[in-house]
Formats: sequence, structure tokens, C-alpha cells
Amino acid sequence: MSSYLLRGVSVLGAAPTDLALVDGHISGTADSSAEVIDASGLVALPGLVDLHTHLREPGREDAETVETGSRAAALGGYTAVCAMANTSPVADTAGVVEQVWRLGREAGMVDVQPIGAVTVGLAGKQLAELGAMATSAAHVRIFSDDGFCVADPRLMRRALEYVKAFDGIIAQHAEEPRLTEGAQMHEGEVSTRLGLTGWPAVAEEAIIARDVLLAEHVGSRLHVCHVSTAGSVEVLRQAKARGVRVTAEVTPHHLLLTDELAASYNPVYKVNPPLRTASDVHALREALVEGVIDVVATDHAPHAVEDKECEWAYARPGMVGLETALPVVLSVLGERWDLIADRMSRTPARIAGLTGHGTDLSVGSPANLTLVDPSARRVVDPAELASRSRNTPYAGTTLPGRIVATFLRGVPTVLDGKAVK
Ligand SMILES: NC(=O)N[C@@H](CC(=O)O)C(=O)O
Ligand SMILES: [Zn+2]
Ligand SMILES: [Zn+2]
Repeated sequence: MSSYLLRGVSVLGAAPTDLALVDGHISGTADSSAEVIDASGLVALPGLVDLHTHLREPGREDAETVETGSRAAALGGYTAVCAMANTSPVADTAGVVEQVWRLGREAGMVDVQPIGAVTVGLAGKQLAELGAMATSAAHVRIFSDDGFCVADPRLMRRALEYVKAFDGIIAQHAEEPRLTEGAQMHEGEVSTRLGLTGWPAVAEEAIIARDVLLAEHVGSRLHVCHVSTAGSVEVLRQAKARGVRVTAEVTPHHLLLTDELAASYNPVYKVNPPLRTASDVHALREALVEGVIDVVATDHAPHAVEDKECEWAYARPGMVGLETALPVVLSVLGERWDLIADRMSRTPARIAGLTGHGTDLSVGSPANLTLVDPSARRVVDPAELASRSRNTPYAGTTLPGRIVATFLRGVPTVLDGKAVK
């Protein structure tokens, strides 16, 4: 097995030290055959973990595959991603989640942990075979109908009850569908000005309020996907204060961008939930720092050109995010490395139960880590993305930080800023 010596690396911003990676683990000493990497000026973080990635395989391999999405993830500093179930066919059986899991292993660039659907075909009518997915080789622990809300409260209750037996989680896309019919963007001043149908904040907040009460009643675990409003933060704050077993994520784009961008009518800014107001952005940033929102998750949502480069009303919602997540978070939080490691690696790994990830970079730990050059600046060029899709809202934007190398169990997946395979 290959071994590496990272010379002069700063672990989470601490004084420079040497880090040896031997046989897939962090070691006290390097052997003489170790390949030496000059890591001076670079910061080591535990490999990032994404709780919310759309890899599009099976079904929309023109937009992304497990392989291209894995490469994008590694280039973004990730060592594990959770793959959402809204594929075609939907990941609602043991067969499909095992297929995705196997494709992830074959690609071998990040650990791909499949998420299973809550309901058959994401149709919201009957529970999918949650138990069979949990006991399959893919070992599913998180279930989500993401893309759609589990709107029926009885079904949501039964799903929470079902997964409680094996400490599973229901990850909810919180959107009351009756309040968002025909919605095109955030409901507010800008939507009124543009004459576009609005997606009101209360459509998200009402579902989160209902679901934290259901989770409390059942004593089960709820995770809230892509929280986007200040009101949602308040509901979560109160639920956590009462001890409800709820966790929540925010996307990089909801931490940075606002609904004013819709005025361009450029569908690259169309996303679900929609970009909100500057005061929502402010509340989300505070909640992330406080821990009311537990993690940053990308909601990497690649779309083919024909689904994105069209009229706003016809464009699919979603943005790619794996390759820009850390730079965006750095621009929002600054170089608060321990906080970043917590919100992007430790806590998401704990929520997903990925025991080999999100561990401290100490002797004996699995060598899952990424090296960042915080002094580098990068102008985002969609043509350079490893993702098969180009729908980034950051084209031409200068972002701080460059991911120089990523290691998965001691093996480099990225070196010199380039994918190894
Ligand atoms: N976020 C999005 O706008 N789109 C996601 C679905 C989702 O996360 O709800 C997608 O699958 O494209
Ligand atoms: Zn969603
Ligand atoms: Zn999603």
C-alpha cells in the first residue's frame, strides 16, 4: 500500500506539523518509502461529508452519473456523499439502492451512501420497503422523498415509527404542496415586482412545525433538508430546546444568494426551496454558527442543458454545488476551520452514521481528509467543472480557497487540484 507524508500541514489552522498516511490510516511515523507532499500553507480538514447529493443515476446519466458526481465530490474535498432517491427508477427498493451503492464502490472516489425513498415512486401514497433497504448491502439509514414533501401526516407518522426500530432518519423536503402550486420563486416584494407566482416561507415553516411535533410524539429522528427561512430557524430553535430529535441542513447557496437574482430571469437561479431574502440569509448564517442548523449540505442538483437553458417557468429547479461548497462556506464563515470541519464533516458523518468519516485527524484515525489552500482565489468557470452538468450560479464569481488534495482511506483521489482518476 502507498504511504504519504504531508510535510508542514496545518491541521484545522494549527501550527504546521507533519502528517503520515500509512495503510489507510493516520500514523505516528512515515516509512522510508513514503511519498512526500509539500503541504506548507495548506490546511487539513477531515474529508467533507455531504448529506444531500443528487447523482442522477440510474435514469438521467446525461445530467450526472455516480462516477462523474463522485469525481466532482472528491474535487470539492468530499470523502462521502449521501445520494438522494429521486432517480429513475426511484431508489425505493433494495435492488436500486444496492445498484447505486455498487456503482459508488466501482467509481471508488468517495463513499456513496444511498438514501432510500420514503414512499413508492415518491408518490406519497404508500410506504416503500424501508426494512428491505435497511437490511440490504447498501445499509440504508436515511430515507427521503426529496424533490417532493411527504405531505400526508399519517404517512409521515408511520415512516417515523417504522425507522425508529433501527434508529433511522426521515429527511423531509419541507414544502406544503397546496401552498406552492405554480410557484416560481420566493413570495415577497421581488415576486410581486416581477409578476411571478410566489413560494411563501410559510409553506416550509408549516411542514417543519408539523414534523417536529410528529417526531416528538413518536420519539423518532427527523432531519430537515435545505432550510431556507428565518421562520424555520425559529421553529427548529424551539423544537431543539424541547429536546426533539431533529437535525437540519442549509445549502451553500441559501447562505449566500438572495431572491433579487431572479430579476435576471436567468433560470440558473431557480432552485427549490427558492432563494430567499437578505434577512433570511442572515438568520441562516447565525443559526449555522449557533448549531440550530447542524450542517451544510450541498443539494447538488445537476440538470442537463435543455432542462436549464430555457424560459424560467419551464426550467427545472436546482444548482450544482459539490465543487464550490467549501469555497462558498469559506466566503461566508471565514477561516473558522473547526466550525467548518464540524458543520461539513463531523456532524454530517454522525447524523448519517458514517463511522469512518468525520473523525479527528489523529493517529489511528482513517485517513479521510482534504487539503485546502486558503490563500488561493478561483474564478468559477462552468466549463472546468467535473460534474456532467454546468448549472452553477457562480460562473465568473471569484471564491476563496482551492482544494489541493483529497485522500480516501489514505489513497489520493485528488492531487495538485486534479482528480487522480
Ligand atoms: N433542489 C432542487 O431545486 N432540486 C432537486 C430536488 C430537491 O432537492 O428538492 C433536484 O432533484 O433537482
Ligand atoms: Zn428538496
Ligand atoms: Zn435535493
